[in-house]
Amino acid sequence: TANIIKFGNKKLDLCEVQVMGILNVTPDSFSDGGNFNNIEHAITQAQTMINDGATIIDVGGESTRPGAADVELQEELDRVIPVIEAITQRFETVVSIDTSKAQVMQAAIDSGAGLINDVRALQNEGCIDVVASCDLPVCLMHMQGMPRTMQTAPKYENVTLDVIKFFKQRIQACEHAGIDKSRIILDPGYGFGKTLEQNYQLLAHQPKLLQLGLPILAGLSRKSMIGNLLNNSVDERLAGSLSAAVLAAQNGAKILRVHDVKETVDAIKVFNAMLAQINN
Ligand SMILES: Nc1nc2[nH]c(S[C@@H](C(=O)O)c3ccccc3)nc2c(=O)[nH]1
Repeated sequence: TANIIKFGNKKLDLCEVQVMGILNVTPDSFSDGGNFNNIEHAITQAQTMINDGATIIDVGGESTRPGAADVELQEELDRVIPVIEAITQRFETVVSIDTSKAQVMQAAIDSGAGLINDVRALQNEGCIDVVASCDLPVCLMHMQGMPRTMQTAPKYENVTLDVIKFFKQRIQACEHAGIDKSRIILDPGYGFGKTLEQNYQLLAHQPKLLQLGLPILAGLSRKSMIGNLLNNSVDERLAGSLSAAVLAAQNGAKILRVHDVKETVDAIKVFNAMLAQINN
């Protein structure tokens, strides 16, 4: 059955697994956001991922420099906004903004973004208001602690139940702010404050999240939960990432956030062929 979600002026049917391509505009991949060849590079990457079957492009400029917020904020804006504008002007695809800053969310919305993707689940100052004042869908991701400290000693009663409890709190906060539940997508946040075992517990029990009645987005691509098993580097994790993508789809994920779009689209086609026969 169809499950059509509006992403701004575009629609996607979440009864089919959608592949979200990762477009990194961080300093290591670009010298700085604004200048010409970075935009061209980003457009070329986006074009390739769209040709390969991505229906969402996730633009993230997470700041790598700890330090004064205004430097971080302006730096993030300078990196992501020109890229979002360039992509929304050229392509029909949904563009999501991967940020935890309210001002970056607002600027991205004004530049045509169709999805807000917040690894901090709208907990930062002003974020819930920005999302409440637009009609876009929002992905709420679970993270324990802060990126700099989250892997020190992750602690859970039961990671899956704790993540569900977190989602219930965030959904309630969103509804109180006037964000309708139908706009919310949930993401367990693989690798964000979880040990290797806790990541695989979460993947194994991911179907339990479905009891919340909302679509699941999963980001496992090239993460250390794969690398630590295979003891290999980021550019050798394709097979592990494809296995993880299919498992996440099997366990209920409807959006997969990946680096390797073409390969993941093919792997999901095999998954969909099996799924099509589940009742025969
Ligand atoms: N919704 C959603 N958004 C996300 N943004 C990211 S950034 C992460 C990465 O490995 O890509 C990362 C972490 C640390 C440094 C670089 C990149 N991961 C997710 C995810 O799992 N879900």
